[in-house]
Amino acid sequence: MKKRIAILGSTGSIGTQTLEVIEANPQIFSVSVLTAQDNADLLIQQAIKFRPLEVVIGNERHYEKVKSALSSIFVKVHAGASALVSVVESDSVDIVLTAMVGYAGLLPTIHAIKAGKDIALANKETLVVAGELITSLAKQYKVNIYPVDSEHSAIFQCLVGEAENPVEKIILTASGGPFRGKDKLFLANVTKQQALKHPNWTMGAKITIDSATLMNKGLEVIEAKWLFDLQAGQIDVIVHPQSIIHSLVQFEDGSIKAQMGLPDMKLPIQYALNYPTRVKSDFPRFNFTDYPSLSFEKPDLETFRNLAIAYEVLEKGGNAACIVNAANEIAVEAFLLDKIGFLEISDVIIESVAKIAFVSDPSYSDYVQTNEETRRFASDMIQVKV
Ligand SMILES: NC(=O)C1=CN([C@@H]2O[C@H](COP(=O)(O)OP(=O)(O)OC[C@H]3O[C@@H](n4cnc5c(N)ncnc54)[C@H](OP(=O)(O)O)[C@@H]3O)[C@@H](O)[C@H]2O)C=CC1
Ligand SMILES: CC(=O)[C@@H](O)[C@H](O)COP(=O)(O)O
Ligand SMILES: [Mn+2]
Repeated sequence: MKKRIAILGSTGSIGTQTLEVIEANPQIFSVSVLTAQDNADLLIQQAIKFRPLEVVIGNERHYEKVKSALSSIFVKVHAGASALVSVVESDSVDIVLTAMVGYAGLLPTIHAIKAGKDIALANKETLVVAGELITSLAKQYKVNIYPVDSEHSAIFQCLVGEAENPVEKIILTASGGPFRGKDKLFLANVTKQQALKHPNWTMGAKITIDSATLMNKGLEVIEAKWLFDLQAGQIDVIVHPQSIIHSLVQFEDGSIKAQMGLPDMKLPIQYALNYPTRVKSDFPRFNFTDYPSLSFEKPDLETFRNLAIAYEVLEKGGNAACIVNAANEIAVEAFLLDKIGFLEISDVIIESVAKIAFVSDPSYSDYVQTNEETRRFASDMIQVKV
C-alpha cells in the first residue's frame, strides 16, 4: 500500500522538496492533499501534476482562480485557514507533513493528531509554541511524530537501536549563519539581503533570518526537548560551519554517534515519510577528501542573544516559548520589511518576554491568547520605533 501524504505548505522550500521525493518514488508515496497560502499558480501546477484528492488555498482571494483552473480534473478545492484543519482529517491521508511556516502550523497539527494521523514535522514552531500539549496529544492518540528538521532527523537516526540506552546529552550543530564571527558593531548595519544569504542551505525567508540570528538554533533546542524528552542541560549547541555533521548523540558510556551527509533536506524528508525503511536514492554522496577539515566552535551567546533567550525560556516553561515565537515572527517580518534593524529583533523578543503575562500551565486557549497578545505588543513596539 502506498503512503498517502498531505503536504501542508506544498509551495515552500520543504513542500517542493517533498514533492521531488514523492515524484522519485511513485511506488511508495502518493499525494492526497496539497495546501498553499498565496502561491496559487504553483499550487495549480502541482495539483495538475500530482493529482491530489483535495487542495486548500489559504488566501481566500485566490479561491476562484484555483477552482476554475482545476475544474477539469477531479480535485476538491477549499479555501481559508479553517479548511486546513478539516483536510488533514480525511480518511485518504496516512501521514501529514507540516511544511508551512510559523504559528499557523499549530492548529492543523492538533487536528491531524486527534484524527490519528502520523506527523512528519518540519514546522518546528508547533513544538516551540506548545510542545507539552502536542507531545501529550501524540501519546494519547498513539500517533508518531517523525522529525524532518535536519538536526532532529540526525538525532532520530542516531537513536535507532538504542531504546535501552539512556542519552547523556545531544549536540545540535549550527552553521553559525552568514554572520558567524561578526560583532554587534557589524550586525547593527547588516541588510536583509546579507542576512538572506545562508552559507549552506536554501530555505524560506523566515527560517533563513532565524539562522542568521541563531534563533533557529534556539527554536531547535526547544524542539529537541519535546521530541526526545530531554532537559535543557542535556542539549548542547556547537557551531560547525560546514553543515556536514547534522547533529550528534552522546550516550552514558561516553560514546558519541553522529549523522553526516551533504546538506540536502530531501534525505530527512524521505526518512521521515518512510521510517523505518531507508529509500535508495541518487542524492549526491559526501566525499571526505572534498572536506579535509571539519571545524567546530562555541556559539557566541552574547552577540547572538536569541540562542541564550531560547535556553532561558526553556527553563522557564509555561507559555514563555510561545511568547518568544510570536515576538520573533513579528520582528523577523519587520526586519524583512526594513522596519527594524537586525539587532532589534532580539530587543523585540526580550521586551515581549518581560511584558506579556506568564502562564505556568497553559491550555490551548492560553496559547492562542498569548500568541495574539504578543503579536499586538511586538507590532506596537515596532510601530513606535518606525
Ligand atoms: N526550508 C528548510 O530547509 C527547512 C525548513 N524547516 C521548517 O519548515 C517550515 C517551512 O519552512 P520553508 O519551507 O523554508 O518555508 P517557505 O517560506 O519556503 O514555505 C512556507 C510554506 O507555508 C505556506 N504558508 C505561509 N504562511 C502560511 C499560513 N499562514 N498558513 C498556511 N500556510 C502558510 C506557504 O504558502 P505560499 O508560498 O503559497 O504563500 C509555503 O507553502 C518552517 O517551520 C521551517 O522552520 C525546518 C528545517 C529545514
Ligand atoms: C536545514 C535545516 O535543518 C535548517 O534548520 C538548518 O539547520 C539551518 O541552519 P543553521 O540554523 O544551523 O544555520
Ligand atoms: Mn534545522
